[in-house]
Amino acid sequence: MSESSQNIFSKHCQNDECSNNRVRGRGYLTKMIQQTHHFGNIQLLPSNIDSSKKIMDQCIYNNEVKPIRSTYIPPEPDENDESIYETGINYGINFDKFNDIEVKVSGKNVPKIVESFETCNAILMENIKKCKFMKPTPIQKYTIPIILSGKDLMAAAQTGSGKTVAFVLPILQKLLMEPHPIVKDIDHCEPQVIIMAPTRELAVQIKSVVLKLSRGTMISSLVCYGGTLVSHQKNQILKGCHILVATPGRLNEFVQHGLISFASVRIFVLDEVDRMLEIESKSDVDKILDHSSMPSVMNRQTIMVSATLPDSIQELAKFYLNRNYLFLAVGIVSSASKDIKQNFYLVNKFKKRKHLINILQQNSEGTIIFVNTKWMADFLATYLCEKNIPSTSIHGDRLQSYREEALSEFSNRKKNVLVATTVASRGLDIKYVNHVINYDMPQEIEEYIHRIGRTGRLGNTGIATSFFDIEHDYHLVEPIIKTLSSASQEIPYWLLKLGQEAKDKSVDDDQYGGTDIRIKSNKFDENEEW
Ligand SMILES: Nc1ncnc2c1ncn2[C@@H]1O[C@H](COP(=O)(O)OP(=O)(O)OP(=O)(O)O)[C@@H](O)[C@H]1O
Repeated sequence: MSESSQNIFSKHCQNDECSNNRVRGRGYLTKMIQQTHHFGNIQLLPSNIDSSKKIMDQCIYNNEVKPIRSTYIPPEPDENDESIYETGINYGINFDKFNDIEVKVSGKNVPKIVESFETCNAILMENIKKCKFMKPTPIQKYTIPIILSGKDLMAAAQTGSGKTVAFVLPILQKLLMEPHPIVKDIDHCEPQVIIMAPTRELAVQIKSVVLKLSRGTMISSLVCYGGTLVSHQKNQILKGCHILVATPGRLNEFVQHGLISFASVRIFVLDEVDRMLEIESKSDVDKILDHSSMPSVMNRQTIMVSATLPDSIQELAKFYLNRNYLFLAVGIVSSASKDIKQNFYLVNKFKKRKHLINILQQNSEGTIIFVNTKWMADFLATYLCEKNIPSTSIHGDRLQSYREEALSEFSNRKKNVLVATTVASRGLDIKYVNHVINYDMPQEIEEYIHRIGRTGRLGNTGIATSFFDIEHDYHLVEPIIKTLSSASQEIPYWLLKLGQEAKDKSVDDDQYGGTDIRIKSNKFDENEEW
């Protein structure tokens, strides 16, 4: 018998009588190994069964259990207007306060901002109305003319402030104003716009925004991402498209197989740029931007956006941009929205579960709980189900079909709670997220800002609760205090006290970004206009 871990998982799940039969974890897998005496293609000797957990870790470490090739074919998007336009968040009571946010732009020849969508193409205007967008958010007022002018852009604005529309809308407008026919070839596709996103779910979401806004136009778009049947996506790709939204792994795979050429690329977008340029993913981005078919930086327009832009990332990012790029900062960069009420509790790891149940028993609807391991995501979701709190989980080890199902069950309010790892921290725009709980604090403050930004979006209010374990999270004391004060939040006394202690190890004030690095280091041309 030779089975992959995913198969063992799936088989077990089908027999699972647990109310939450989609939630699987290491505990279940261990049980399964004990029952089948197999793990992957390894037969376990009876004497080994008791130490199956250890063996399982060893197998994963040795990479003996190969992930199975996915056979998942994502469902085609529903073609009727109602379902296409029902996604997206309605703006909340503080939407108009967006206009009070300070905006800084630096660079040469900054185009004049737009105050309305009126300059958009008539079909785009119709789609904007269907989306119920009354006026542009501050970032959109700036990005629409900047992107239309053809300039490269590095932009930062708070979570939930409409960054996706801020780059998608002017890109569509541009493609409609200066149409180029799709290059169709029987063996490869030549997209004109590439939008890269770090996670599969975010790529799918961006594609749905492109679809909403481009409906009725001649612009075609596709999404390609891992965890799905390669041959299915290959067939779609070969039909050709103007806009391709992709995650780095699958895009590189297709490029290596000659299925995608960048020869026709006019615009290249890196969403969540700081995540994309982290050590783990930078080489994937480099492979794409250094590909022989990719037009040079002078011959393409490059756009980068995120809510967080540390200086170190700006330093890296500028090498991918035309040297006269514009830098746009809406509000304090790398800061949390003031619409999120941020609570911190000093909780050690042994008390977290009890504390969590106390909170969820008061109200669990629309709660995302972030944890740091896939195992914990499954474990907590199962545990909460056992406590009659309908929950599901999303993390990188779940089959893509289950990941999408989990997200859909949570968005459709079939499950109150989504327990998630970092795969859900960035970009996801889900209605009715009332509460984000950091059961485990993340390693970095930027990750914290993205996680809590799943609530309190577009002028709506939200709550973020974080369990601070002094043993693991001490390094975050100062950044947390800074984040709380920049969002005008109350700082608990114990945190201030810890902050006092940590002051000696204080870091450079601006490491979280917010200023154009060229200003700090005087790296603009001397004759540059401001
Ligand atoms: N002009 C507008 N008027 C009303 N709603 C808008 C407007 N622009 C965008 N939205 C809505 O705002 C919500 C948040 O947008 P989006 O997901 O692009 O935010 P974001 O800034 O990219 O957030 P994150 O940093 O978390 O990725 C979406 O539901 C989108 O439909």
